[in-house]
Amino acid sequence: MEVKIRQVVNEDLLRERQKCTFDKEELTNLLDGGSDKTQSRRELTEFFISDKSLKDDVPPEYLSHKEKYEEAVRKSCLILKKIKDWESQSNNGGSAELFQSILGGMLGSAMLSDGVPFALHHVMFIPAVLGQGTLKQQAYWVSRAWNVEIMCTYAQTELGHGTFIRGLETTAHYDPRTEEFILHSPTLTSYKWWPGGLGHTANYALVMAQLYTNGQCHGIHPFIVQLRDEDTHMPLPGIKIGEIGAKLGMNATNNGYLGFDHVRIPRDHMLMKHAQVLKVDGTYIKSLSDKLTYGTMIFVRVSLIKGVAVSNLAKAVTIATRYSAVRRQSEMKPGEREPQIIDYKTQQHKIFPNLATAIAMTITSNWLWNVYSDVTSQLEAGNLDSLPELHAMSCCLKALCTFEAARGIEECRKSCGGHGYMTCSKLPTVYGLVTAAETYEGENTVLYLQTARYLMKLWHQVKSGEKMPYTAKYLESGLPSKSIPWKNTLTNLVEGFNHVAAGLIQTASDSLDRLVASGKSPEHAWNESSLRLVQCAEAHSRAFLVMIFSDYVTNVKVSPPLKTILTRLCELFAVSNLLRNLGHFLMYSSTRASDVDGLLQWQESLLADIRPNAVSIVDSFDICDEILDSPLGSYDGNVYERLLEEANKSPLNAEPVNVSFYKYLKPFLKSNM
Ligand SMILES: Cc1cc2nc3c(=O)[nH]c(=O)nc-3n(C[C@H](O)[C@H](O)[C@H](O)COP(=O)(O)OP(=O)(O)OC[C@H]3O[C@@H](n4cnc5c(N)ncnc54)[C@H](O)[C@@H]3O)c2cc1C
Repeated sequence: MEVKIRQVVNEDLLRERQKCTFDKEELTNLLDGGSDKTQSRRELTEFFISDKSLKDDVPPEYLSHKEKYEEAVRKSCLILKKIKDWESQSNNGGSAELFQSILGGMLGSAMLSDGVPFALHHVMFIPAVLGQGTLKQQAYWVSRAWNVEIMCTYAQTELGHGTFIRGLETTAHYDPRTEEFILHSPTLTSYKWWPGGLGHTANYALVMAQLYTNGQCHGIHPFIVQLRDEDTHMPLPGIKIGEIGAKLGMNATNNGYLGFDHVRIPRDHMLMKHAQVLKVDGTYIKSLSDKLTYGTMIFVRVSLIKGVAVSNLAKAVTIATRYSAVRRQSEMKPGEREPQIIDYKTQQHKIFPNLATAIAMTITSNWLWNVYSDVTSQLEAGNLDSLPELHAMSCCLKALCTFEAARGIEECRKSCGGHGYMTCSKLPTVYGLVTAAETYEGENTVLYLQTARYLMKLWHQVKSGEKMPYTAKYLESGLPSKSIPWKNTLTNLVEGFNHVAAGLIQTASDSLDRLVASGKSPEHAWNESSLRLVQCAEAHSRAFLVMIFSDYVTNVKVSPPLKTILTRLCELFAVSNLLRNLGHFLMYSSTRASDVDGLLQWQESLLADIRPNAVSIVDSFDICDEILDSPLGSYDGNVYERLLEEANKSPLNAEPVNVSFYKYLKPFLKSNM
């Protein structure tokens, strides 16, 4: 059946937009960081999405694995070329942020919905060389990479080890006679496994390997290794390379495997900004601090909170909110018109807290980005004081934001009923992109445990009267008194989250002390206490999100209607988080069982407050149809026409009778079994 998409906007969506009480453009500008940023984002988006050659003739889900990759390479080349064109236009300077926003953000995932095979080149390789290479190495490698004369990836994880970096087995032995390193994979488990673009795309890799000089191992160091001939792209001698195969999502990223058979590389291919190997005799000069290499890891975590967690959750919430305004189902009261599903309280509870989370995470990621920039300048000046705090925050916030985004997207998918399960809704693809980030760049549990180690140290310091850093100031106020009555206010919520975090930190610390006192080694006590340690790190990051969001809505200079909306969203974010973690609040904050009904009523009234503006809030995310690319979430709300149009793109619908009928079904049906 042929479908015609109506040019008119769905009546229910129109009515929703008429109810808006605030200036949508004001919220868009605020989320972008200023009207100039909104304008340049829109110009950049238009520049890319208006290009017909970047559109899909056939939806990617109907392509084979090989075709998906080939199409992704075609488009990636076009995109990089267009980025250069954009840079060369007047007033459009080139920057790492530009590549980040296009390749790692919403725009990139609109053009390449199942991952970008070139992403690691810009997102990992260039930052790593800038962070760990000497000036001479930076000048050579970054300029070659920036001009895309070479295509690079970042190869750290191995078949046998991901989290435990010290356990990596690839070796790099220095040979002073030839002034070369010899890269080797001594075991099957030492094969590199996972790096994006490694399979068939990159011709160079930054390889993390155990450095040996004069028979002594000095631990993991970075080496630039050529993998393929620059002209023929054939793997070089001694390089065993391929793709790892199909995955839950991100099937165009060309994740690969790599083994070395005594591959020789020049001495100056080891990045030597921090540690060095001297030419003549292979003397090893240690880095002044191990922490100096943290910069790249932190940069990537900070950028993926915004580029992956926030942007994909915002997409999912936009789809679910618009669809819920258009969709009518069941009867609230017999005989009445079927209501819009957005009027069901349970539906509001599935979607609106995620709407608030998307905004909380945007504000937090902006804060983290600013701190990252400050700390990087301090590092350049040799000051490492703020690094532990930034490292701890980047770990737990990356873990919490990717977790919350994946959980929220799955909730949004379910809120769209059966249609949310359609690939064309884009909710499954968006989920695939985000849940991957729960594992890569530091597996989330492991990251929480890193933050917990920092928190245990702070807990000991605060007990001996030391001042706390900004993100843990709350530890100075101690634990709450249960005799203080709970009040339903934002200030009280912020305090409550701090009390829960402090209580869980204390419980984890007490558990460690108790186990060590009972004769356990500190390491085993750590493992025994690790459920509590993860909980305290998660609570610390949740408390931080609530505090940052609350500070923001208190101080931000916006019109009164927008201020009201932001305040309600902040309250909903905090209250819904509280109710999901109620046990901890009853244990560690001044909340009592008798307060719970009041909290539930507060949540119900916040959902009602947000309801009239829900569609307008997601409109303010300003995600155009081309980027959203979902029949359920389009701006005009013509959901059913678009769904049928998408169904007609299935290759099975290209012919009225499929060949399998003649080959199998007809003989089977006629066989009189
Ligand atoms: C989509 C995707 C893309 C990737 N891209 C790259 C890339 O470009 N380059 C690259 O080098 N790597 C890449 N990786 C690999 C990624 O970095 C690792 O998968 C990740 O670091 C986790 O390591 P692992 O797979 O070895 O898991 P493991 O470390 O084996 O974890 C398995 C389980 O063990 C638990 N665990 C492990 N250690 C501890 C501990 N100390 N305490 C408590 N629990 C523990 C974890 O919590 C987890 O539940 C990618 C992975 C994915 C999924």
